[in-house]
Amino acid sequence: MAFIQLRDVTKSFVSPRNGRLSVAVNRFNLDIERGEFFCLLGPSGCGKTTVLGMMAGFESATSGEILLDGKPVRGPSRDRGVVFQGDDSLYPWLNAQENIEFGLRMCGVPAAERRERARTALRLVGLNGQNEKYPSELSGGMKQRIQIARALVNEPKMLLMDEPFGALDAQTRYIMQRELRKIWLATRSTVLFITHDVDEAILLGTRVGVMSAGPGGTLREVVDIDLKGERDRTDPQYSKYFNVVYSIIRDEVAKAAQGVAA
Ligand SMILES: Nc1ncnc2c1ncn2[C@@H]1O[C@H](COP(=O)(O)OP(=O)(O)OP(=O)(O)O)[C@@H](O)[C@H]1O
Repeated sequence: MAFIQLRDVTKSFVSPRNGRLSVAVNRFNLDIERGEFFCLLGPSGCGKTTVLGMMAGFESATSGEILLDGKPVRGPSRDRGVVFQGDDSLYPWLNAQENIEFGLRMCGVPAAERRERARTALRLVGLNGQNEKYPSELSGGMKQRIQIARALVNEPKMLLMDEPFGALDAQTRYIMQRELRKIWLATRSTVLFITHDVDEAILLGTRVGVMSAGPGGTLREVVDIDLKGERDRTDPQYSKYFNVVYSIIRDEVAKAAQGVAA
C-alpha cells in the first residue's frame, strides 16, 4: 500500500459571485511512496494548489479520499509540514532559532531538545551560525530557508511545498534548489512540490506529474526521473527528461490558452 493515496479526488467550489458550482480538480488519482520527491506541474488554474490544500487538510475533497499512511486525511496536522511561496509568516520579534523552535514550544517539547532540534534544522538548511538573527536582518532566500527549517523541525511524515522559491531572484532560486536537493538526499523526506518550472521539477523530482489544463484538471501523465545524486543541467540525461516533460506541459498550456480564447 502506497504511503500517500489519492483516490478519485474531486473538488468543487461554489462561486461567491453567482452561486454556481465549478470543478477545480476532477477525479485525481495518485500514489506517492515513502521517501519520494514528487513534483506536480500544470498550467495555471489546473488545480495544483487545490490538490496540495486537500493533502494539507486545509480543504476537504468533495468526493474521493486521501490516505496518509493508511489513514484518511481529515484536517491539518503536524505530520504534514507546509511551505508556501514567499511565506512571510516568521514572527518578527523572534530570532531565527526561536522562530524554528516556536511550534515545538507550543507542543511542550523541553527546552534542551528544542534547541538541539532547531540547530540541526538550521544546519540542514545551510544557516549554521545565523540562529540569533531576526527576520528583518535576513534576505528573502534566508527567510525561505527558515520556513523550510520550521517545517523540518517537526519531523513531519510529509513536506508539502507550493512554489516555495517562486518569489526569489534567479540566483537565489538556483542556490535554494541545490540546497533542497541536498536536504532531501540527507533526509529522504516524502515531498510533494508544486512548481511551474520544468527545470526545477527535473532538478528536484524523483517523479514529475503533469496535470491537464483546468478548470477541473486531473493528473495526465507521470514521468520517472532516474538521475542519481546532485543533478546537473549539463548532463545529457537532464536534457532528455526536460524535453519529455516540456512537450507534455506545452500541450496542456496550449489547451489552457485555447480554453481562455474560446
Ligand atoms: N476557494 C476557492 N473558491 C472558488 N474557486 C476556487 C477556490 N480556490 C481555487 N479555486 C478555483 O479552482 C481552480 C484551481 O485553482 P488552483 O489555485 O488550485 O490552481 P493552480 O493550478 O494552483 O493555479 P496557479 O498555477 O495559477 O497557482 C481555479 O479555477 C480557481 O479559480
